[in-house]
Amino acid sequence: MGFLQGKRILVTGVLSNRSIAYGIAQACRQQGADIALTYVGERFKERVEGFAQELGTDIVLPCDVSEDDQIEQAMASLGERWDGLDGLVHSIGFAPREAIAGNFLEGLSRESFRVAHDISAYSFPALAKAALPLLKGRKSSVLTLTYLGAEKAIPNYNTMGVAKAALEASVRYLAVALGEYGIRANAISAGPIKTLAASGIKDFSTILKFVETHAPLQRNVTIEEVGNVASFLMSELASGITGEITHVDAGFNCIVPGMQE
Ligand SMILES: NC(=O)c1ccc[n+]([C@@H]2O[C@H](COP(=O)([O-])OP(=O)(O)OC[C@H]3O[C@@H](n4cnc5c(N)ncnc54)[C@H](O)[C@@H]3O)[C@@H](O)[C@H]2O)c1
Ligand SMILES: Cc1c(CN(C)C(=O)CCc2cnc3c(c2)CCC(=O)N3)oc2ccccc12
Repeated sequence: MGFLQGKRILVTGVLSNRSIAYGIAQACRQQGADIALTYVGERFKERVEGFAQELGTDIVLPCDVSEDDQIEQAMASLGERWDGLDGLVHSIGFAPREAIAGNFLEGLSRESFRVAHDISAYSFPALAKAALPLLKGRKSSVLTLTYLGAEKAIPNYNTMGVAKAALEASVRYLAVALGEYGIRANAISAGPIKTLAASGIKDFSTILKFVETHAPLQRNVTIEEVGNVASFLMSELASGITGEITHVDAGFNCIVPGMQE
C-alpha cells in the first residue's frame, strides 16, 4: 500500500525516459497513484502513449501550454475521465536557444524573453487555474521544477534564470491563492541532469563535473531521486508544506563553490 494509493495525478513534460517528469511519474505510480500524461506535438503522441502503458494508464492528452485552448481542452478531457484531480506536475521549460547561451545581453530580446516566460513560468499558474475545478474539494497539490539559476547568475542560463525566478515567485503566490481551498503549491529545484532539455546545452558535461566535484554529496542527482521527493511533496506526508522550493541537488546550493579547497 503506497502513500499515494488512489491519488490521481496529471504529469506534464514526459518526453523521454530520461525526463525528470518520467522519474516523477514512475515514483508516484510506485506509491500507488493513478497517472495521466500530456504531450506536445502529434509526432510525440505514440512515444508518450508507450510511456503511459508502462505507467498503467491510457490517459494521454495533447497540451501545448503556449495555447490557452489546449490547456482548457486538456482539463476538459481529463474531467471526462476523472471526477477530480489530486495532483498536477508541471515539468515544462523552454527558451529560444539564443537566450540560454553566451552573453546575457547579447541573447536578450523582447521575443525570447516573452517566450521563455510564457512557456517556463506563466504556464504553471495557468495550468493550475485551468485545473482548479478538478483540484478543488480534495487535499490536492501542484508542483513545478526549477533550477538554481533562478537564485544565482549561472553562466549561460541567462533568460531562463529570469524566467525561473518568476516561476519560483508564482509558487508563493499560488500557495496563497490555492491555500484557501486546502491545495498546496511547491517546487523542486533540481540539480543538473542529462535530459533532452539539457542536451545541446554548451558545456553541460562541464556543469555535471563541477557539481560532482563541489557538491557536499560529491555526485549528481538522478530523476529517481527527484521523483521520490516529488511523490512525497504530492502526498499527505507533506500536508504542512506549501510555497516551498525544495532543493534536490546533492547539496550544491548550500555551498560557495571552490572555497572548500
Ligand atoms: N535537466 C536539468 O538539468 C534540469 C534541472 C533543473 C530543472 N529542470 C527543469 O525540469 C523541467 C523538465 O525538464 P527536463 O530536464 O526533464 O527535460 P525534458 O526535455 O525531458 O522535458 C522538458 C519538457 O518540456 C516540454 N515542453 C516544452 N515546450 C512545451 C510547451 N510549449 N508545452 C508543453 N510542454 C512543453 C517538453 O515537451 C518536455 O516534455 C523543466 O522545467 C526544466 O527547466 C531541468
Ligand atoms: C543546468 C542547465 C540546464 C538544464 N535546465 C536546468 C533547464 O532548465 C533547461 C531548460 C531549457 C530551456 N530551453 C531550451 C533548452 C533547455 C534546450 C533546447 C532549447 O532550444 N531551449 O540548461 C542550462 C543552460 C545553461 C547552463 C546550465 C543549464
